[in-house]
Amino acid sequence: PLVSGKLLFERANEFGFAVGAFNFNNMEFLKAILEAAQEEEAPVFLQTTESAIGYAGIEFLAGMVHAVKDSYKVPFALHLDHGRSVESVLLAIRYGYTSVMIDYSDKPYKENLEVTRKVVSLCSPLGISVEAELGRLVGREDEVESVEEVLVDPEQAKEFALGTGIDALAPAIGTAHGAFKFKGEPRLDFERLRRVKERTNLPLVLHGASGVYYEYVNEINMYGGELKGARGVPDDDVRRAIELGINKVNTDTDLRLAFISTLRRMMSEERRNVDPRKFLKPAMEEVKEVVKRRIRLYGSSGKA
Ligand SMILES: O=C(COP(=O)(O)O)NO
Ligand SMILES: [Ca+2]
Ligand code: NA
Ligand SMILES: [Zn+2]
Repeated sequence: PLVSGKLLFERANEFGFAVGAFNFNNMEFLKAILEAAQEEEAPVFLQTTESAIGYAGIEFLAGMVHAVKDSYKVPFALHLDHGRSVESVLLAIRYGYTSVMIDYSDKPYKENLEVTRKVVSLCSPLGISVEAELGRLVGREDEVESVEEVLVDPEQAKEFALGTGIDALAPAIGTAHGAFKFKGEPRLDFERLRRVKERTNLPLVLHGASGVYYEYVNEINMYGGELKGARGVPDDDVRRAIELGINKVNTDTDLRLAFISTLRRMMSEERRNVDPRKFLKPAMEEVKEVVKRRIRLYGSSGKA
């Protein structure tokens, strides 16, 4: 059923596992995520960015989730990923989101603190969880191009948590969104993560965590794509981050790679087919498989 994100954050923090937070912007991805969660008996966050809302319309995205709120036995939250304004959060509240992120991490600290505090005052009385971010991921953050990386300051994180009353914090520890995450070797600042957890004891969120699996990258390149130098976060680093206190892992790129690799292969093999379902069905199946793989990696199988 559809539940508050608070429930998912608190249980994951208590038992030391992470809940998968999977991005969707259409019916195919949404269905694949929910079926994977059901089969793994795992809680999940279903999340949409503002650009997903711009693409499909919030009434479609929220409407689909509310339509199936009692159709799956696993608990799931509907989460606004990278909300950039109070207006965006208010729209999500109006459409029955049960969790929001207010991402003011590109603004001066004081502004981030004040706007986040405001969002908490709007959401907490409604039982809606609030996630905020400290530090900056390098590369694209949904629509925002942030070029210089700023890692989270653990001392500031403690003050920020106390000063805002947030339910969860996304500390920037070296990851980046998309398929090209690291120039050199992948490296997360685990010591910094450990200190943020120690000082806040909050549920923590890992952004830019996709593994960018070689089998999908290779297949995309074989069937007309050009993903040169793509690389993600190794599974062992995700496990280590969860051991150190990550309780929600955002996963968008891995679903896209699974979908697109299957779509490209099907399109080039079935050259007489014009029924989109012949291509979308296997692509959905591949998304479901990668969601199950990530749910198992996060330790959330059987935790519904
Ligand atoms: O952080 C993410 C997704 O990250 P990836 O691109 O690594 O899937 N969404 O908020
Ligand atoms: Ca940010
Ligand atoms: Na988020
Ligand atoms: Zn993110």
